[in-house]
Amino acid sequence: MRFIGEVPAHDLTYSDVFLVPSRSDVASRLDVSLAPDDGTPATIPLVSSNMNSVTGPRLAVSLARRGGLGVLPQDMPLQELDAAIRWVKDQPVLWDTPTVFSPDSTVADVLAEIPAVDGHGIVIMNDDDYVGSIPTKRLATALPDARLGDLLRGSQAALDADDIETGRQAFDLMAEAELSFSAVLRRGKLVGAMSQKSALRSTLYAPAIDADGRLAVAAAIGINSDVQSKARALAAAGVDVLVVDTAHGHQEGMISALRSVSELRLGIPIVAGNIVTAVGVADLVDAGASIIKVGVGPGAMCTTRMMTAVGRPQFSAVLETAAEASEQGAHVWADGGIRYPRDVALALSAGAASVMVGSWFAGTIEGPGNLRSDADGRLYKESWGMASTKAVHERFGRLDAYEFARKMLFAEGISSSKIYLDPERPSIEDLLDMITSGVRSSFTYAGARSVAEFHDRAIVGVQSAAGYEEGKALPVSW
Ligand SMILES: NC(=O)C1=CN([C@@H]2O[C@H](COP(=O)(O)OP(=O)(O)OC[C@H]3O[C@@H](n4cnc5c(N)ncnc54)[C@H](OP(=O)(O)O)[C@@H]3O)[C@@H](O)[C@H]2O)C=CC1
Ligand SMILES: Nc1nc2c(ncn2[C@@H]2O[C@H](COP(=O)(O)O)[C@@H](O)[C@H]2O)c(=O)[nH]1
Ligand SMILES: [K+]
Repeated sequence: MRFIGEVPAHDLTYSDVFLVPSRSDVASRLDVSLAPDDGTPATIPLVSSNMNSVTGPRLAVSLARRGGLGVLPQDMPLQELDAAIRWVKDQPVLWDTPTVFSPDSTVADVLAEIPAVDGHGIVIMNDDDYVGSIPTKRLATALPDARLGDLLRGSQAALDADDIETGRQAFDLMAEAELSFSAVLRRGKLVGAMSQKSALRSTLYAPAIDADGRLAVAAAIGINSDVQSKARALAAAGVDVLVVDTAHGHQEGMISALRSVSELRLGIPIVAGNIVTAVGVADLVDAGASIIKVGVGPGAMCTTRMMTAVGRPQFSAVLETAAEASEQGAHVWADGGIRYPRDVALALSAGAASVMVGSWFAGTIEGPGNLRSDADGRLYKESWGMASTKAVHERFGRLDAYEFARKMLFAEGISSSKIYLDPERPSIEDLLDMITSGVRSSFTYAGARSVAEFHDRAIVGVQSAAGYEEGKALPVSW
């Protein structure tokens, strides 16, 4: 990457900068590969934050099926983490995980989990017997207390797994049968579900998979517990990437935790953070990390900068650390502060291999927690910071009262925030479509076919606040 003018003397964040188009021989946005090439199985440069309100197994699966990587949070008890990793590994790769209800469940039961939108559906099962499937969009006009079994009419066609060889073929079969959503059965047994949208997506994305062809998943550990036995247990459960994570990643506690994890030689990439300086990269790579998580203070739920003044504007933090990581043969994940697809493109232009997204992904159907609705009927999910009072309660509630009170003194970050679902893009996969199409486009503007070429070819300019404002769409007329 190079700056179009002089190299600025002060640090910058994403809204301070823009990408300059340059001569390109990339004919199509579909000729672009977004694979991060950071040693993980990801095929798109997106990972979800290890936050309790962001990554649960359901989101991790949807993300991995499209090539991203979900990082399960360190706060999940080991037994739950183990079960979550094994559940991810059991999920179908070629088709969606079915959302199953019994015929006696009601429309309201479904709408508590999935809104009545296009591209989603539910499968009705009587114990192990397939009963039928319903696109959730149809529930928009049904009475909330209607029994699902009573909504099924006609024959309940389903796709036969043995008939589907490619996503294109599944799409054509569904279009021909005028099915927007269908269960997928093999010899009468439910093995998955598929919508026309997911069939289309399966032709555009490559899943993130392990050596045995199962969906990939990452998990985080803190620096204080018995890190070796936890890391060993996660690896035994099949985790593909381990993230050693703490607020101040450039501290001795991190370095010794990292050394003891890397001593285990688990054969999977180890990510460590968070730091924002080149010397932080050098120390963590020396202690055994191959990917460094960068970002202090940019997170939407994070009050570190206001509480401590510590941090660094994220574009410059990524630029400096990615240059050092490249010297060391390591990689950088840009963590926090992503609000638009442009921010992802800019993080990659600064040298990041991948980008970690938290709050934005919390407001999706697949995010953990129930769908809630505000006084105007707008759907949202609750999100909270991992250092907030709420998270400290969850993490340290079991300590004795004095120790707990001491931990509470340092709670920071937002404890409860409403993250609204985008009515046009309520699913994580809708957000992935938007982000990856934006970023594919950024690559062709720079004449780059791969993340490495984009690192090389990106030209970045510095803009005024008015320049940034000009780039926004006008929501209403003036
Ligand atoms: N990216 C970011 O800007 C931030 C991210 N977070 C996220 O919150 C979660 C919890 O992290 P964390 O609070 O580190 O908890 P951890 O459970 O990982 O513990 C942090 C350890 O570091 C010690 N420590 C020393 N200095 C600091 C400091 N300035 N801030 C925090 N701990 C310090 C703590 O001791 P003692 O408690 O005795 O001081 C404790 O032993 C993680 O997921 C983390 O990523 C949190 C804050 C900032
Ligand atoms: N200072 C804090 N940072 C936090 C907290 N919880 C999470 N985080 C960091 O934010 C990113 C996600 O950023 P977003 O803008 O996409 O929401 C996450 O990965 C953490 O690094 C917190 O309580 N305090
Ligand atoms: K912030």
